[in-house]
Amino acid sequence: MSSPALRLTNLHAGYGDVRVLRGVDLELPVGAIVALIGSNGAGKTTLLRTVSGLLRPTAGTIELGGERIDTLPPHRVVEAGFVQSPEGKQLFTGMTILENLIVGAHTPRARARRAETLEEVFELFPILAERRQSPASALSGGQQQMVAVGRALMALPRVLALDEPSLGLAPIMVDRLFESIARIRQRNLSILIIEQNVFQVLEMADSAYVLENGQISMSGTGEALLKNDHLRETYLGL
Ligand SMILES: Nc1ncnc2c1ncn2[C@@H]1O[C@H](COP(=O)(O)OP(=O)(O)OP(=O)(O)O)[C@@H](O)[C@H]1O
Repeated sequence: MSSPALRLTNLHAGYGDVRVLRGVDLELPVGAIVALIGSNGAGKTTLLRTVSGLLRPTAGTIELGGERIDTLPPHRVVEAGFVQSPEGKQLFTGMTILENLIVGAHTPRARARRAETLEEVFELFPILAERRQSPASALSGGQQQMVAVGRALMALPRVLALDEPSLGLAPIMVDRLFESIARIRQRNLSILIIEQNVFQVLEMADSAYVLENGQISMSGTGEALLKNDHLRETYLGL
């Protein structure tokens, strides 16, 4: 059987004496969308920082396509194919859309395919092609989020990680963004998505994990989790 796109096994990480992740197991199959949900402070961003190589695990392993990446520095993790679109977008607002996208293609592998990938990003988000020479600061929040996702795609991810992409967006933009994410998936990428928009993300994702106090408390298909009483009460207020 082929290896999953991403596998975390008994992952522990934290900040100094503060233990945040305490034995996380998670599997992202190739071509799947997996959601990670959990309340503020549960450790979701810490998990992404650890996989990205910004934070060293204190125990456990991280495998990307079957290869260990848990000792690699951040730029090597990107080269290996784990690329994150960070929470809050973090665009260069004084630069144009085109310049922001090009920043994403910084590894040798991505640079070599830059023109083709740019066309693919423009196909996915036509508004970005139209406005390629506009400064990123002139865009709406939803369009800026498209630039952030596009920039991550420019790095040619095997696993694309999205940290709260719908944060601060109007509901109509959230719908459009989720449609785009579903389309990205058709390109055979694997996607790990952190979301506060629990209902919508569970409808889109193939499966989901719930992180509570640094541990996975539940996992399953979106459909199964949507029927779970604890999840409905805690995260959907039902
Ligand atoms: N640099 C840091 N130093 C010390 N503690 C930190 C640091 N960053 C985060 N923490 C702590 O780690 C815990 C998990 O934070 P994390 O940001 O991973 O949670 P989260 O689930 O992503 O929450 P949110 O939805 O608010 O982003 C919190 O208790 C937080 O206070």
